[in-house]
Amino acid sequence: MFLLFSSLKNTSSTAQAQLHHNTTTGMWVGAASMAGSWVAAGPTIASFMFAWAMIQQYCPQAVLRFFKKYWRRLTNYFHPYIQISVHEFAGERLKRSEAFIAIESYLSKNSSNTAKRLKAEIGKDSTNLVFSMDDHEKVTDEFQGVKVWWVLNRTGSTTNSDNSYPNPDKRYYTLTFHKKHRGLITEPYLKYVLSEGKEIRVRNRQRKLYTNGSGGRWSYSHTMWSHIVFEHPATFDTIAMEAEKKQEIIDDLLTFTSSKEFYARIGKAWKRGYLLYGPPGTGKSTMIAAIANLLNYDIYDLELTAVKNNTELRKLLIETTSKSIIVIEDIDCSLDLTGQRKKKEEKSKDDEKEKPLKESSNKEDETSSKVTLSGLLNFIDGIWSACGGERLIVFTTNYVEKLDPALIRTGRMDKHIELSYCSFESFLVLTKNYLNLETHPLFDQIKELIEEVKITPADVAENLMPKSPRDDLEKCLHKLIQTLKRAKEAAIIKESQEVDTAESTTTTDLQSQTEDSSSS
Ligand SMILES: Nc1ncnc2c1ncn2[C@@H]1O[C@H](COP(=O)(O)OP(=O)(O)OP(=O)(O)O)[C@@H](O)[C@H]1O
Ligand SMILES: [Mg+2]
Repeated sequence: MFLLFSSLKNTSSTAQAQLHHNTTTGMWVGAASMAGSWVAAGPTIASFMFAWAMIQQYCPQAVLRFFKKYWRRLTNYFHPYIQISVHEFAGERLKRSEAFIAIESYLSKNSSNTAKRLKAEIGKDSTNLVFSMDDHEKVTDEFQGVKVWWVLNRTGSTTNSDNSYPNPDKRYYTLTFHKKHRGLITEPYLKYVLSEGKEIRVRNRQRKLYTNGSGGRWSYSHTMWSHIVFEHPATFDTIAMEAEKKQEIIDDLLTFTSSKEFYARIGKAWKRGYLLYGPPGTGKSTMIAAIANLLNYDIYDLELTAVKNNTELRKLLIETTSKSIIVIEDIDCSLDLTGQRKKKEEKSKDDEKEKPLKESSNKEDETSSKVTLSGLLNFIDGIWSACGGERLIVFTTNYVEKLDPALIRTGRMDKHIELSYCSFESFLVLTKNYLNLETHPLFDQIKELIEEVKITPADVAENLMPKSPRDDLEKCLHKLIQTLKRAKEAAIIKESQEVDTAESTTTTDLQSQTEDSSSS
C-alpha cells in the first residue's frame, strides 16, 4: 500500500510540473510530456501495476470501490480535461448521426490547415477537392479564445463470426477541452459547430443519386443504399411543358421547401408526395432530375422489386437524409400493389407490364419481394416517414387508372402532375433547346400537325437532334414534319381499322341473333 502511494506521488508530481509548463502550448503536448514522465518512471510504474493487481485480487469489493473512487479523483486532478465523443452510428445504428456528419463538415474547414493526414473528396460540380481529417488525426480549434482538440478515432475491423463479411469499423470524434470551459463548449461552441457544419455541407456537397440495388447491402458502409454522384443537366428551363403549368409546379416546390415552420405549426411531417403520370417518353424521369436540380436535393431511386419485405423498406426509408427525393418509378409494375385490394379473378389478363413479375414471383417465391400495399402506405405516411424531414416522395406511372386509390389519395400523393403528348407550346421549348430557334416559317405547318397528332416530347426531341454534321435546322424541321405526317396517316389507318372491326363485330352479332331467332 505504502509502495503504491509513494510511487504515485513521485510520478504524478513530475507529470504535473510538465503539464503546467505546457498548458499554453496545448493539452496534447501536456499529455505527451506526462506520458514521457511515466516512461521515465518505468520501475515505479511496474511496482504500481503489481500492487494494483494484488489489490484487485485480494481486496474485498468495498475496498476496491474505495480505491477506484480516489483513483478517479486523482486522475481528474492531474488531467482536468473533459472529453465528449460523437459516434458515427449511434444507438442501433439505423442511420448516420447528423451530429457526426455536421462535425465532419465543420472540421473540413480548418483541418486542411492543421491536420497532417487528410482525406480528399471531389467537391460540388467536380471542380474542387474537399478535405477532411483522416482517421486518428487531431486538429485544434479555438472558440472565443478557448482551445479545444478534435480527434477522429476508428476502432478495429474484425470479421464476423461466420467470416462472411467484415464488421464495419466504428468511427467517432472526441472533443477535448479544459473543464473550466464546460459551459462555453457544451452550449454555444457545439451549437455553433453543428449549424456551421450543416451550412458547409450544403455548400460543398455533391448531390448524390442513391439506389438500393444489390451490392450496397454487404458493403462496408453500413448502409443499404449505394450511390453515385448526381449530375443530370435537366432543369425546368429545358422541360417541354406549358409555361403556366411549369410555373405552378415550381411555385409548389419552392413553397414546400420554405414551409418548415408551417408544417411544424399544423403538426404535419415536412414531406410532400408527387405523382407524375403520362405515356412513356413524356418527361417524367426528366422532371425528377429537374426538381432535384431546382431544390438542390439528393435522389433516392427506390427499386421496390429489390426490397425483400416491409421491414427492409422501413430501414431504407430511415436511412434517407433530409433534402432528398425518394423516387419509385413505374409504381404500377413495381409490385402487384394494384391488385391487392381486388379479387383475383378481377385482375386484368392482358396486363403486359405486370406479367413478367408475376411469373417470376411464382418461380422464386422465396426471393421475391414481400412488400405489401399497407407496407408501402406506412412507408409514405407512417410515423417513420417523419424522421428526417424535408423530403419529397415521387411516384411515376404510365397507367394512373391502375393504381389503388388509397395509394394516390391527397395527403399521400398531394400533387398529381400529368405529363402528356407534345403541344405546340412544348414544341417551342424543344426547338429553343435543341436548335436555338424561336420562330421559323415551317412552324405554322408543324403547329397544325402537332395539334392533330399524338407525339411524345421524346419523339419530337429525337427528330430535332442533328444526326450528322451536315444536318442543319431546316433538315431537322423537315424530318419532324415527315414523322408527324407518318404518325397522322398511321392514326387514320388505325381509326379506320377500328371502325371496320367494330362494324364486323356488330354484323356478326346481328347474324348470330338472326340465326338464334330463326332456329328457335
Ligand atoms: N417534357 C419533356 N421535356 C424535355 N425533354 C423531354 C420531355 N419528355 C421527354 N423528353 C426527352 O425524352 C427523353 C425520355 O424522357 P423521360 O425518360 O423523362 O420519359 P419518361 O416519361 O420518364 O418515360 P417512361 O415512362 O418510359 O419512363 C429524355 O431524355 C428527354 O430528353
Ligand atoms: Mg421514366
